[in-house]
Amino acid sequence: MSNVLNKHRAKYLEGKTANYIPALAQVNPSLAGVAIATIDGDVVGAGDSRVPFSIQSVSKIFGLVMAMNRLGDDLWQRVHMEPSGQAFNSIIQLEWEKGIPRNPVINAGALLVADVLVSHYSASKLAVLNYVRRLADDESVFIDNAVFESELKHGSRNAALTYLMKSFDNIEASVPEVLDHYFTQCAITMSCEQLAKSMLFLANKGKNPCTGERVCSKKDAHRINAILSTSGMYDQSGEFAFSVGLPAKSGVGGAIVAIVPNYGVICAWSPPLNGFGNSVVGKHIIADLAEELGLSIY
Ligand SMILES: NC(=O)CC[C@H](N)C(=O)O
Repeated sequence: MSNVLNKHRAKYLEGKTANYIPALAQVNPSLAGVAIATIDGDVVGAGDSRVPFSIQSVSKIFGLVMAMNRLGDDLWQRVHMEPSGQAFNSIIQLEWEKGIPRNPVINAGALLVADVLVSHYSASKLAVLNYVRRLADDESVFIDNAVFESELKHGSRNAALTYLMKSFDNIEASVPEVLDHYFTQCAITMSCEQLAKSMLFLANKGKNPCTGERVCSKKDAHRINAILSTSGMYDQSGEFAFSVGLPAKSGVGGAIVAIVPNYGVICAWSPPLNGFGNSVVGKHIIADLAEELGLSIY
């Protein structure tokens, strides 16, 4: 794994850290890590695989599982499961489609999911943090308050998306409450090793392989992996399926998590992003590992 990391590490110079969230622009761009967790309990890492970073949109998966478990199939009346063909924070489609987001992993969809959580949990922020800590089996997972504040201050676009959905009666709670939950969830801070481990249930038909606990149904694990395959890398999801062939989710903190069904999870991290908002180095690392190990699901 270190050889793959070292081969691509210098390519961070080709990307740019997410400067629309000022706190993320301050992260050292040359950091890079990778970890693989397998369903039989091994976790191996290379590079900065234990350095915590802001997981950003990777958190949309945790929120989604919680909302699916709470709302069941009714969730899919309020958010769909098609690729958007637009940038992750695009607003243009949302009005044409009457306030129903294309899928739960673009910002509009994740804000809708945040509304479900705010409306169904008395302390939704604490609930999501505890949920992630349990999945990672690690109490050291935390919320980075500086990232939260930074995003709240520069969150006009996410506010606009939420108000637009509210105008179509697709948001139940107050918009500030939804944003507060969403930005908190995005500011969850974890390392590659913790993140890979916490997503193992998706590689194991919905069951946490370390504890045997059922995190979601087998059907819902299938559905989440399907959404990640078609939309998890935003408007680069087609190319990612074409060249890598794994369900995956990226975040603007520079993480990419790829699910390898019945095997494990790969998490790569390097902050500089390409024009789609996906980590440049992370994508190269996952592509090489998937090829070397023959992991494509297609
Ligand atoms: N792709 C991402 O990681 C986006 C999440 C980020 N918090 C935002 O709302 O813009």
